[in-house]
Amino acid sequence: VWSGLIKTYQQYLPVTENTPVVTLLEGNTPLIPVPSIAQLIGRQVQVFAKYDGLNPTGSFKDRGMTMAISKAKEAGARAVICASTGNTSAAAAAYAKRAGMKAFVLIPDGYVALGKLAQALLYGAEVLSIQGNFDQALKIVREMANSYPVTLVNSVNPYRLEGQKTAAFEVVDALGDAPDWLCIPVGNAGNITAYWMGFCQYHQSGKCDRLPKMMGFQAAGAAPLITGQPITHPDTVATAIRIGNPANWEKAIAVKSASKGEFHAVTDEEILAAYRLLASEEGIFCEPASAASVAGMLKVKDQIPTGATVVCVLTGNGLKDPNTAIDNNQNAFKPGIEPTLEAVAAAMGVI
Ligand SMILES: Cc1ncc(COP(=O)(O)O)c(/C=C/C(=O)C(=O)O)c1O
Repeated sequence: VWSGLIKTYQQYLPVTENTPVVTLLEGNTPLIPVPSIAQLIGRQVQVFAKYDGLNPTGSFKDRGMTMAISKAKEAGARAVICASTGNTSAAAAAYAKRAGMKAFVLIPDGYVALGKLAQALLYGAEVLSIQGNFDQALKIVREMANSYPVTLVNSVNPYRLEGQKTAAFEVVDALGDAPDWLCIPVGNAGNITAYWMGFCQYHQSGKCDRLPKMMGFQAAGAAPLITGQPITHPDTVATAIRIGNPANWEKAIAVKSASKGEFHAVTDEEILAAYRLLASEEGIFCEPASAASVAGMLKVKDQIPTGATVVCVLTGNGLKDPNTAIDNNQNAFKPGIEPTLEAVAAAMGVI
């Protein structure tokens, strides 16, 4: 029976028998083969989606929060704080409240997907929406944590990365080795850093023979790792990665060089095309930012070695952002049909 990440991987985590385990049985998410997408590449390339949208609060952030909140509780914290584009705040709120702590979350006015806002509110966080973007919110909460009795749980908190590296363990446990390529969306660059940590630790422990090439993808309107400069006004439909100045910038660069990986930008159109493809061809509904991993893989597909195994990380559940799903896919919707067999049959067209 699955007992959550800390209990499952404790030998690889900075925990002791004195660490209280705050868990929602996160992790153990499916590595789903995506054959229709693999066919777009051909050359016997195998593609799998690591569908982390099936975590308890619907994103990979739960992996980091089970560790960050458990360690905060061990340290006697009474309150946590984070800046968020939405998923961090949802996960921080859920785990903090489960641990009996207060949760303060700072989010950018008007750019947080509906589902994430619903979560933060219902989980009982103090939701503070600022007239600014994620980068400004992160700057404030980092200063706040230095001068107030609140523990910062953004990915500058090392326990977040320790928790998130478990996804790499699960990929190796499922495949029997590391993949040739790991394709991942990049915003604040905590997750790409964490995956690399996990692959390296498993490799050192003899659990895998190879290390993947780490392929990070940013939205073209929010791609500081590609332009080389912070973006003052990042903008993309993928609001989860609408980040202009990643806190883990140096770490991400180190991962790129150590893994002989690459960073590429993908346009909103490419992201939305991959977003639709995953749902309509493979039955996997992820949120827009997550689809950047597939959009990016397809953009550079000619570079994928013949016969390679590729894993694309789908970081969040599509239900998080119903507005984007509906706004961009009206064509499938036939409203106002008369409630008769004939009218419905006519609307169905050719079966
Ligand atoms: C669905 C989804 N996909 C990808 C990312 C990028 O991961 P990082 O590169 O580790 O930042 C995020 C990040 C979200 C936040 O940063 C937040 O919630 O504040 C996300 O929610």
